[in-house]
Amino acid sequence: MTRPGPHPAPWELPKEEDAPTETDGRVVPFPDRTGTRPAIGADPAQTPTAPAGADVEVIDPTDVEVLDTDDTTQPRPVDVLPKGSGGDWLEDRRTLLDTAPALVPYYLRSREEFTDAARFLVEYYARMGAYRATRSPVYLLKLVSRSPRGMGRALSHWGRWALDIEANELRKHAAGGNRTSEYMMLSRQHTARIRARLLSSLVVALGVTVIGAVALGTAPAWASVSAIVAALAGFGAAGSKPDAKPIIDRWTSPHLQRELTSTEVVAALEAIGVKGKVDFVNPIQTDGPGWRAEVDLPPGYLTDKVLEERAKLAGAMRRPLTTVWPESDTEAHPGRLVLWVAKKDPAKSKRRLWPLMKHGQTDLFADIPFGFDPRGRVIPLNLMYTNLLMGGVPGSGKTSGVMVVALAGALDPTCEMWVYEMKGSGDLDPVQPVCHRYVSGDDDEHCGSALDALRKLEKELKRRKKIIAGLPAEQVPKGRKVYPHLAKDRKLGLHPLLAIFDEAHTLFEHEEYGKEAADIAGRLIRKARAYGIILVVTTQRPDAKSLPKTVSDNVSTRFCLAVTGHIANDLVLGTSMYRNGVRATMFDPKKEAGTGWLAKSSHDTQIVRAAFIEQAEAIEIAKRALALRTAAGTLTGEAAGETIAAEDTTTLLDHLAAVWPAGEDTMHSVRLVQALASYRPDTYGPWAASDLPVEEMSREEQRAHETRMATTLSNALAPFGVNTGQITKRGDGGSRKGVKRTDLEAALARSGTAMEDD
Ligand SMILES: Nc1ncnc2c1ncn2[C@@H]1O[C@H](COP(=O)(O)OP(=O)(O)OP(=O)(O)O)[C@@H](O)[C@H]1O
Repeated sequence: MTRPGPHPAPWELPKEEDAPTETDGRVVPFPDRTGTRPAIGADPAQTPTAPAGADVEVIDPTDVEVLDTDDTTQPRPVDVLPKGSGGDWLEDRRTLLDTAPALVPYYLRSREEFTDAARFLVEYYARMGAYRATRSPVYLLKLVSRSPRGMGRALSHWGRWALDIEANELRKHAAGGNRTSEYMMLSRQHTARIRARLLSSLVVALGVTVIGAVALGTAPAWASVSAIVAALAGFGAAGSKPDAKPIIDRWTSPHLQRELTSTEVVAALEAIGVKGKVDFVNPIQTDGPGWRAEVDLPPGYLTDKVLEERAKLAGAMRRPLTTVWPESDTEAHPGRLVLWVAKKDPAKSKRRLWPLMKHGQTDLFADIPFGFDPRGRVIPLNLMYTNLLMGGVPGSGKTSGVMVVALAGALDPTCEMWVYEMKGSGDLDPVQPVCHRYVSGDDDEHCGSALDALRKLEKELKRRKKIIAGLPAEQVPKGRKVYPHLAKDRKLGLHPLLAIFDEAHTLFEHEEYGKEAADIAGRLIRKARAYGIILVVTTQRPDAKSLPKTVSDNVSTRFCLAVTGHIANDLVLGTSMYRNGVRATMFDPKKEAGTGWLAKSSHDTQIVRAAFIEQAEAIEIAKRALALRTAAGTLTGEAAGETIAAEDTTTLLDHLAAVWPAGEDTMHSVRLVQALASYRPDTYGPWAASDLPVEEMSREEQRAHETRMATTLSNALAPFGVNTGQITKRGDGGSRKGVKRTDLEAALARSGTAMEDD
């Protein structure tokens, strides 16, 4: 499992600060009071878990820090981190430091992160303040309604004090014990006390009444009313019962998840059948907007089991599926599980916008923003020197994934766009205005156009190869491929060419065109990426018939959305990926549309949700792309109003058949070359060309010229399996090299074209 590294790109970079490996969450020391770990491997039945679906009071996310404080029945210390293996003191410290938590909390490591957090806090308290303020009249009414009880309580307290009730017990005690002198002293004290207290109460009451009456008579009405309400509210506060409902509403959110604890992890693993002792590699930490638990599964279990049972795991944890993300850390070992659990359900959170939604352009030689990982970080993709295969069941989000790629290509004004949307839904129509070629449809004619495009791409590949092969070595410093400086040189025509075949199974399954299309696509996948031709193929039917093996075996970048089985999984992601735990069967296409495994190589895989761009937004982005291209003067093909002619796939055999005189069984080569030169002068004119006009040639020169023409034809026909030989034609030059009609017909039949009847 790999995590995104730094990628220079013109758009907003992914937040490195969130990188989980840097242990971005604060490690929370395990409880000192026991110095113990939770009951690892304990009977889950004895380990309490929070009630299902419990509403959780909203708390400030920045406060979420203290984790895993469960008591345990079978204590085992884990906050003692595992020692290095070799007993080398220095090496052990190095290893430890490599995985040490970052010194500075994640929200202080980036200015942007800090501003985000600060902005959030201001918004949060402003919002909460406004919420309370709008409800304050209700709170006041509730308080006032409790004031009679408060007044009663105050009176009762006053009465007990004024009448010295608390001394009654003492006096009773003294009377009961026949302690006469003590009783008399207490009685005197009691009488004096009552008199003093009643007198002071009278003075205070008189004072309050006079001041109150004067204030009410002189103060403005609002002040008088406020004072009365405040006094009533005060009595109301005094009159609240300890178990009464709180005056202030509690705002609850079902989307905020409770903290992850090791007890919960162990119990959930047990519930899906992972039985035995689970070892926590590190204490559970906060990691970006979630918690991260790293565990070694009990001996005999691989992480595959947990990945495959993700839904069950989420069920056992009583958490939404979209918050539970198990991954295997194969860099450690196949039994090391990294479980990341989101604090908020991403399915219910606001959509994360594609960084280029509002502004910016791309450079296909650098990264483009493709989507977001479960932690919400932007995941980049570099399209240059690669090709891309996307697969998934219908509705899993292929079109939205391919839209991101298409718009990223469109926003690079140097990129030539060929788009074949073969579902015929018009989903990619927004990019049509910038496309050199654009076809949308699934009929024969659309498949024919797509095949034609593949032929042209192969021709373009040959052209590019030839140009790059002819460049001096210093122009291609790291091997013969396209470099940005070559792409910029318009004369060379080596700019990026993005060719998208969406729902390509329509073409590959086509009875007439499918085989050739698959062959060419296979060759392009193998050879074209170094030359700036980026092929993108998507399919909703990743099976042997719909996805050519040459494509699935050789494609370099893969994005596999939800699929139903291991065969489809491995066809899209590559051989053995399913076995290695990279399983797109774990995704629910409905709840997690757009989410898939992105494999940049067999060792570089991660879960990504492609950025979702609505059609209206795509149209706006494409308008920006069109403006960029207009300014750069790079609009070509259909975007520039040109008509694209279909690739000529006829051969010399077809041309010979076209010029063959009716009724002739044989023809001299010289005659055929002359006929070809006048039929297609651009192609065959040079075959019949000579330095001198034929009339000015000597007899020998004429013969030599005719021999050259005949030899040229013989050489050109040889690859078709047509041999030329001596042909005698009376009255037409006698015996000379020529072609038999039957040989031509046989060759045409072999190539699948019949010669027209006389
Ligand atoms: N990245 C995403 N984020 C959020 N929702 C998405 C995403 N991708 C797709 N969806 C949702 O899933 C629906 C289906 O997506 P989409 O049309 O891209 O699937 P598809 O695989 O191309 O389907 P089909 O094979 O039928 O063409 C979309 O309408 C959208 O609501």
